[in-house]
Amino acid sequence: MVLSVCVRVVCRHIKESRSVSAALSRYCTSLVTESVVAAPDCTETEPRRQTTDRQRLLRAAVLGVPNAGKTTLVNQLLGRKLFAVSPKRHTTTRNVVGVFTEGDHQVILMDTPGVVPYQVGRKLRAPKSFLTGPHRSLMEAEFVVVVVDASDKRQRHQLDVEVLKTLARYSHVPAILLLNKVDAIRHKHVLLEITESILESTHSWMVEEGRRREQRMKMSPELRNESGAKADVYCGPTREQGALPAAAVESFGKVFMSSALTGDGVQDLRDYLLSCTRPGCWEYSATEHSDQTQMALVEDIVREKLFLHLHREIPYVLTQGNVVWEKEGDTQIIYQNLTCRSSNQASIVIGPGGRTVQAITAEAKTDIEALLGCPVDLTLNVRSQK
Ligand SMILES: Nc1nc2c(ncn2[C@@H]2O[C@H](COP(=O)(O)OP(=O)(O)OP(=O)(O)O)[C@@H](O)[C@H]2O)c(=O)[nH]1
Repeated sequence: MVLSVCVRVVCRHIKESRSVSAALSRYCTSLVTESVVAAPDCTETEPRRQTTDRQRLLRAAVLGVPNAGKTTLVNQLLGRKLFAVSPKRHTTTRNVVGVFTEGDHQVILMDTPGVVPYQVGRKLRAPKSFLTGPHRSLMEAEFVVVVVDASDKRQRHQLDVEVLKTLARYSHVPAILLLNKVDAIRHKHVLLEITESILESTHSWMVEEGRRREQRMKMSPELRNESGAKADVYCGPTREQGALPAAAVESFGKVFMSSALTGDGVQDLRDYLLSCTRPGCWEYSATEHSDQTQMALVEDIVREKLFLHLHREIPYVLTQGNVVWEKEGDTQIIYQNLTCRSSNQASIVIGPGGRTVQAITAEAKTDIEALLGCPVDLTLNVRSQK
C-alpha cells in the first residue's frame, strides 16, 4: 500500500522531471523534514568571509565508504576528469580539492579517502592522511555529501557505522544523502526502499547515539565538550562530545540519486550546491579547478593506470617520483620513476616483453596530453628497491 502510494507520487514527479532518478530524488526530498533542508543562513557569515562584492562560496566534503564513487562524482561535478578513479578500493589516499565556479558562485569540493575503521587503516599500513582525511575535510566543511553505493546489495540499506560515527562527530555540518550508481539498478523502485531504510536506520542510530552520549556524560561529566561541535584534531574513534543536536537525528536535508558514471542526476546536485553558497570571498580564481599542482595531477593519472593494470597489492606499495619535468618547445617531457619493493614486483609491472608498462605509459600519455593541452613525452622507469 505504502509503496503503491510512493510509486504514484514518483510517477507524478517523473512527468515533471528529466529522468526517473531525478523524479525519485524529488520524491525522496519530500520525505525528509523541511526544517532541516540545509540552506545556509546567509546573514550569519563569519567576518573573514564577508565581502563587499557579490562573490559566494561553499565548502563541501564528499564522504563515504571506499568505492562508493566519490571521486567519479567529484570529477563529474567539475565537468572534467582530474582525479584518479579505479575499481579498486582506496584509490584515493589523501584529501584533494576540486573547484567549480559559475557566475558569482564558487563550490569547493573536498574529495576524501573512503572511511574505514581505524584498525583497518592500520592493517593496510595506510598513510596518516588516509585515516585523518575524512575528519579533516569535515572540520573545514560547511556541508557534507554522503555518497552511498546503491548497487551494493549488502551495504545499501544502512549507512556504514564509521560513516555514522563521523556524521555524529560533526553533526553541526548539514548533510545530504546521495544514492550513487543508480545505472546499475534495474528496478528503480528499489531506490525508494533504500532511501526509506537509510533514513530510518540513520535516525534510529542517531537517537541511540544521543542516548549513549547522555549515559556516558552522566557517568563522566568531564567528557562534555563545551563547544559541542568541532573537534580540533582527529583523536580516534572513541572521542566524546556533547549531546547530539536534534538536526543530527534528522540527519539529511535532502536526498539525491545519481549515476556519477553516466552523469545522470549530477546536474541536480550541482545546481543544489550552487544554491547553497553563502556570501564569501572565493578561495580560487574562476579558472582554477583544483588545489593540486599539474605535477601532482599527472602523478594521479599514472597512479590510476597502475591501479587499472596491476593486481593485488602492487599499485598500493609502488612509489612514484618525478625525476624530469621540463618543456622542450611545445612538448612536456616527463620522466617518472616507479619504485617497487622487490625485483619480482618490478618484473610484474614491466610485464612480458615490457607490454604492461608500455600499456600504462600509452594510456597515461593520452590523459596527460588532454590535461596539459600539449604533446607529452612520458617515460616510466620501473626499478626495485632490492
Ligand atoms: N556503475 C557505476 N559505477 C560507478 C559509478 N560511480 C563510480 N563507479 C565506479 O566505481 C568504482 C569506484 O569509483 P571511485 O570514484 O574511485 O570510488 P571512491 O569512492 O572514490 O573510491 P575510494 O578511492 O576507494 O574511496 C570505479 O570503478 C567507478 O567507475 C556509477 O554511478 N555507476
